[in-house]
Amino acid sequence: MLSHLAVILVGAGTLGLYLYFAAVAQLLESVGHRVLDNVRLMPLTLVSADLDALADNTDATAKTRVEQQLRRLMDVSGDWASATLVDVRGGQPRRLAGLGNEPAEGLSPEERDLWRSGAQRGVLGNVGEAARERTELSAVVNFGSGELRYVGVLRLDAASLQASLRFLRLSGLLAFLFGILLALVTSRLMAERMQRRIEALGQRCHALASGQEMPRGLPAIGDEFDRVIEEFDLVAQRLRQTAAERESALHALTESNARLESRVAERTREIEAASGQLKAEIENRLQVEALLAEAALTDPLTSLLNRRAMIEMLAQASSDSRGQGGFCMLLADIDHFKRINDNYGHNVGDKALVAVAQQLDALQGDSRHAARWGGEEFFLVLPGTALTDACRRAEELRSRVEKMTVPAAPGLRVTISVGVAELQSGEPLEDCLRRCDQALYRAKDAGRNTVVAARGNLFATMS
Ligand SMILES: Nc1nc2c(ncn2[C@@H]2O[C@H](COP(=O)(O)OP(=O)(O)OP(=O)(O)O)[C@@H](O)[C@H]2O)c(=O)[nH]1
Repeated sequence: MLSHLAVILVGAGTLGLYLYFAAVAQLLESVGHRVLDNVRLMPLTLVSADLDALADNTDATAKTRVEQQLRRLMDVSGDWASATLVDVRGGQPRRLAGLGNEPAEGLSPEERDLWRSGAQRGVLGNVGEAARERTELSAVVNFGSGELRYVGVLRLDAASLQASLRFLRLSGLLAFLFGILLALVTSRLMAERMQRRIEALGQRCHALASGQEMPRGLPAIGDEFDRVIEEFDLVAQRLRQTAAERESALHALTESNARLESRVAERTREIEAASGQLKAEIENRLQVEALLAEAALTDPLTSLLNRRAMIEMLAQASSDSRGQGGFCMLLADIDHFKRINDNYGHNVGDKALVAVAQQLDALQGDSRHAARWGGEEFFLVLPGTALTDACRRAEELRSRVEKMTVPAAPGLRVTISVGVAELQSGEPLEDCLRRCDQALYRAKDAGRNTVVAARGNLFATMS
C-alpha cells in the first residue's frame, strides 16, 4: 500500500509540477501578449494632433485631452499600474503626460533600454523577471510620424501579476491535491477489488491443495482476474479429474496387487504342500525301495541274507579276503526237518528255522556272512578263516543247535548236518560250493548231526 502511495505521489507530483510550470509559462506568455497588445493600442488611441500640440506646447488643453485618451486606454483593464507618454526628439526623453504611479524620470532604466532597442511594434520587458522580482511589467512602443518622436509606456501592476500567479499556484495545488485524492480513492478501490480477487484465488488454491470443495466465484466484472480465475477453475477441475483417475487406477492396481499376492501366496502354499507331499512320497518311496531292496536280499522268515544276496556277495568277499589266511564256507541243513513239520506243524517248523538262524547269527561276526540257502539249509561264509578254525566253528554251531530249544515245542530236539570247505588257490567259487555241498551230503550219510570237512576232494568227519 505504501509503495502504491509513493508511486501515486511521485506520478501525480511530477505531472502536477509539469502542468504547473507549463501553466505558469502560459500565463506569463498570455500576460506579456496582453501588455504588448495594449501598448500597441497606444499609438492608435492617442490623437496625433493632440500629441503634437502637447509636445510643441501650442495648446494648453492638449495635455488634458491626451491624459483622457490615456485614461481610456487604461480603463480597458483595471490592472495597469501606470501609463506614460514621452517625447524623445533629439534623443533625450521628456515626459509629456502620464497616469498612475510613474517613475520620477518618466522612464525607468529598463524602459530606456527597451526604447533604445527601437522596436516599432512595441517591446515587452522581461516577464519572468517581473514575476520573480514582483515588479511591474513594462511594455514600450515607439511611434510618431517621420523620425521617431514619441514613446509610450504601459506598466502592468505587479500585484495583478502576482495575484494571477497566486491563483495559478492555488489552482495547481488544489488540482494536485485533488489528483492525489482521486488517485488514492481510485487505487484504493482497485486495490480492494484486486485484493478480493487475489483472496478468491488464494481460497481456490487452498481448496485445491486440501481437496476441499471449490468456493463459489465472485460476481464477474469482466477484468483480467475473471479470466485468470476462470482458467484456474478449469485447471483445478482438470487436476482433480486427473487425481481422481490416478486414485482410481492406483486403487485398481492395489487391488490387483493384493489379488496377485493372494494368488501367489495360495500358489506358494499349494506348491509347498505339493512339494512336502512329493518329498514325503519320495521319502516313502525311497523307504519302500530300500525295504524292497532289503527284502529282495533278505529272507523274510529268518532275516538272514537270502541265497541270491549271498551269491552276489561271495565273489567280492572271496576277493577281499585273498591273502588273509583262508576263505571257508559252511553249509548246514536241519536233519529230518520234514518230520518236524509233520510232527509239530509248519508253524513250529518255522520257529525251528528261526532258532537255527539265531544260532548261526550268534556265531558269525558279520550279519552279511550268514544266509538262508534254501528251505532248511543255511550258509555261512568265513573270510580270513582257515579250514581248521572253520571246522571248529561248524562244530560249535552244531553243538549249539543240538542244545537249543524251540519256542512252543520244548521237547523238540533239533540237529543239523554241516559241510565245510576252504576255497583253494585259483579254485572257482562254484567248485568250492560243490565240494561244500558234497561234504554236507557226506555228513548226512554219516548219520546226521555231524560236521564233515572237504580237504580238496577228500572228506573228513569231524564229529
Ligand atoms: N515249516 C517249513 N517247512 C519247510 C520250509 N521249507 C521247506 N520245508 C520243508 O522242509 C522239508 C524238507 O524235507 P526233505 O528235503 O525231505 O529233507 P529232510 O526231511 O530234512 O530229510 P533230510 O534232509 O534227509 O534229513 C520239506 O517237507 C519241506 O516242505 C519252510 O519254510 N517251513
